[in-house]
Amino acid sequence: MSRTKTSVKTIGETISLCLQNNLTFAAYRLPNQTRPKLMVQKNLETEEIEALSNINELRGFLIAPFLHSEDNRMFIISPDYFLDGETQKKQFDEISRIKHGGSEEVENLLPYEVSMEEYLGQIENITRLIKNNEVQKVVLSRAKIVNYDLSEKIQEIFSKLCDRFSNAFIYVFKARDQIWMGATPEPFAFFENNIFHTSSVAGTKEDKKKYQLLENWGSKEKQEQQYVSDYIDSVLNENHWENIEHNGPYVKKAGNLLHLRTDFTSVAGAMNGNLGYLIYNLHPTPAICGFPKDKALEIIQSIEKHNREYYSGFLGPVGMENPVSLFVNLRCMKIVGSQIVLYSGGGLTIDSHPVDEWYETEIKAGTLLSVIYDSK
Ligand SMILES: C=C(O[C@H]1C=CC=C(C(=O)O)[C@@H]1O)C(=O)O
Repeated sequence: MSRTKTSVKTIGETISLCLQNNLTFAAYRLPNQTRPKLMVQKNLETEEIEALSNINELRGFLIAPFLHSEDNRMFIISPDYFLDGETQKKQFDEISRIKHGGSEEVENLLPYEVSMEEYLGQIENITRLIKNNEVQKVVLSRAKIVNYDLSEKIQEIFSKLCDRFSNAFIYVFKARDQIWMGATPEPFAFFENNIFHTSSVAGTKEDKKKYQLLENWGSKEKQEQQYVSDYIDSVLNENHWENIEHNGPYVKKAGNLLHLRTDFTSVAGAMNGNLGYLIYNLHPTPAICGFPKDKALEIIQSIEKHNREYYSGFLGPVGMENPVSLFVNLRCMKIVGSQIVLYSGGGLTIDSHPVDEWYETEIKAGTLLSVIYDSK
C-alpha cells in the first residue's frame, strides 16, 4: 500500500524541486479544471519566437510580452517533461538529476512605482486627451512593489490560487531568470471541441449582490467593454474568421471582482484564416491597451514610467492537448528576490473618476495579495 503512496509526487512537490534546481518550467491550471499541469524543460535557455504564423507547429508553454523589445521577447518553454496532475517517481527522480547554476549577472531591477498622486495626475492628462477626442479609451497601469519573501512559498501560493479561483487560469513560470505567477480571468484564444473561443472582458465592480445583475451596471463600464467587443468583432471579420457567434455581455465573477464579458466562438473550419495572424492582430485588445489601438499605445508609452514586461501580454500552453489555450496575463506578479511586483491597470474613458480608478488597481492587486497574506 505504501508503495502507491510514495510512487507519485504532487505537482506542488515537483514545482519545489524545479525551483530548487533552478529549472525552466511552467505550471498551470486551466479554468474550471482540477488538475494542475507542469512542463519542465531540460535546458535553461528557452527558444525565442519571432512570429506566430507557424503557431500550429509550436509545442510548449508560450509567453508573449505586452510589447516586443530587446529585453522582452516572446519565447516558449519546451515540454521535455509534461506532467498531468501528478508526477511518477521515475520522472521525479529524473528531474531531480537535472540541475542548473543560477546566473550571477541577472539584473532584476524593480520597476518604477508610481505614487497615488502621480497616478491621479496621469489619469487627468489622459482624460483631457479623451475629452479632446484624440482617443476614446486608454488602459493605464501601474506596478505595486511589496516587500515579501515568497521564495519558499511559491508552490503553496500556486495551489492556493487554484483552490480560491476556480474559474481563472492559474500559472507560475520560471524562465530567463524570472518568476511570474498569476490568476487571470481573461481568456485570449483557446479551442474546445474544435471550436475557437475568445472573450471581451472589461468593466469592473466589487463583487456586491447588486452588480451581479447587468442592469445595475452604469454606462461607463458598458461602454468600456463595448470598445473591446467591437474591436474583437472587427478583427475576427477582417481576418475572415467565419461563423462567429457572440454571447454577452454578461456579468462574470473574478475573485473579489466582477467584470462584463462577451464570449466569441467560431467553428474552426478550413474557411478560417491563419490562427497566428489572428492572434497577432488581436493583441493588444482595448481591454489592456485602448481604442484606437495605435493612439492608445502611443499614450501608454509616453505616460507609463514602468515597463509592463509580461503583464498584459498573453501566455499558456500551445500544441499540447489543444492547439492553443492562451490567456491575457492579468492579476499577475513578478517575484524579484524578497520583493513582489504586482501589476494592475484599468480602462479610462470619458466618464472615469480618477480616485475610483486608483482604488480599482488596488483591488485588482489585492486578488493575489489576499492569497499571499492568507498564507503568512
Ligand atoms: C487591465 C486589467 O484588467 C482589464 C480586464 C478586466 C477589466 C478591466 C477594467 O475594468 O479596466 C481591464 O480592462 C488588469 O487587471 O490589470
